[in-house]
Amino acid sequence: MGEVCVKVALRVRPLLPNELIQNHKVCVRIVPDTAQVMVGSDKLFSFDHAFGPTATQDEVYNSCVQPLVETLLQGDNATVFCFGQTGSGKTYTFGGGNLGEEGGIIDRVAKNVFSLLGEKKNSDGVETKVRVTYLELYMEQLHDLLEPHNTDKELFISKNDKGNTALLLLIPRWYFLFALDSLGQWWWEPKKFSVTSAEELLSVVEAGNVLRHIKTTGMNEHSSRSHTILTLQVEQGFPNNNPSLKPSCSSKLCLVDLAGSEFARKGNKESRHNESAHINRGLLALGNVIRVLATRAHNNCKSTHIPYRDSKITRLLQDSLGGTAHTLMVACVSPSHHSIAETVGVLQCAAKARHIRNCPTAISTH
Ligand SMILES: Nc1ncnc2c1ncn2[C@@H]1O[C@H](COP(=O)(O)OP(=O)(O)OP(=O)(O)O)[C@@H](O)[C@H]1O
Repeated sequence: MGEVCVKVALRVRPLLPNELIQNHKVCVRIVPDTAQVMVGSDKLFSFDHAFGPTATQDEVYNSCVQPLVETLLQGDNATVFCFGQTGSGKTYTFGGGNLGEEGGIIDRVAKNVFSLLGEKKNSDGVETKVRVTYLELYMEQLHDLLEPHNTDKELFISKNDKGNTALLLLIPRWYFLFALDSLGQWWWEPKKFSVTSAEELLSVVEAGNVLRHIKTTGMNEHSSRSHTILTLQVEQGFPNNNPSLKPSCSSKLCLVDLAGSEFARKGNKESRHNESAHINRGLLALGNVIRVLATRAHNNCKSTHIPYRDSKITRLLQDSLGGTAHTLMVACVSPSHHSIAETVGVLQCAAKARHIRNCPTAISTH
């Protein structure tokens, strides 16, 4: 397959009850029947999809996430990541742990993956295995959300022999300095759970969410103070009565809920300021990577240095931005005029991301 551009969906959340009470004005509007958004009366941004405050979780899922699930089951890697200011609706959009009407992307992916795999098994006899890992990046430290007792372990990021980003877990922490050269066998991968149904997958996610760093800030009562990466690894074994098919393939879907960018606000505790500084630094590095990749695509120049190494989140997203995955960025914004500066920043970054070209290859097929 040739190059594909990163797709960007914009989602504008409704004004929240406290914003209505405080009489916030709406300054972000979707231009009807288009994927364009107006900020104030003079700034216009175009995306692949645009969802206004009345859009349902179903609409968001069906138009832009479901095609990626189909891609995953065809053997390619895919990523969905939510990006935006704190309190803009990223976690609402992602959901996780609720199969009802309000369930978000994670819930719908879980249902969709298992229903499609069930159909493949019934019609073509495909044998499947789904494994899940769930990681958190908090204050530049990676934590395994499925391994509660991992406090003395250090996760670090490296490439595997196929050129993919691999995550390696090292025990104990002090081996870290020596392990790469002399104790290479002393590492473990993040904990992988095998799951056989949507319900089982969602209960693993819920258990991981309990360990996630969520705090109250001036902007959001339940603010995610960390980035999370939920990865579904799907292995498919095809019956050998069709010689045109490879005997097996393995592909992964990464669902990344980024912590929100935030201006320093009065009233936040000092610990919240430290977290914000880390979050903003990572997101700044992400913005830089997006800008450099977009410029590189625009100039058709392959040799530019991409600053992936400036933070862990950009290293984790390396396969998804300028790499080998099919990628969807869901940019979430508030409609309020109080957030206009942050909203314009998010929209500018999201508009640039649409120029990034990835080169999907079914690299993990053996
Ligand atoms: N589309 C929506 N419809 C209704 N309510 C929404 C929508 N999007 C967000 N909300 C509400 O807005 C509030 C903030 O949303 P959410 O926690 O998802 O923001 P966030 O971007 O994840 O913030 P943070 O980065 O601080 O974690 C929540 O109360 C959520 O229920």
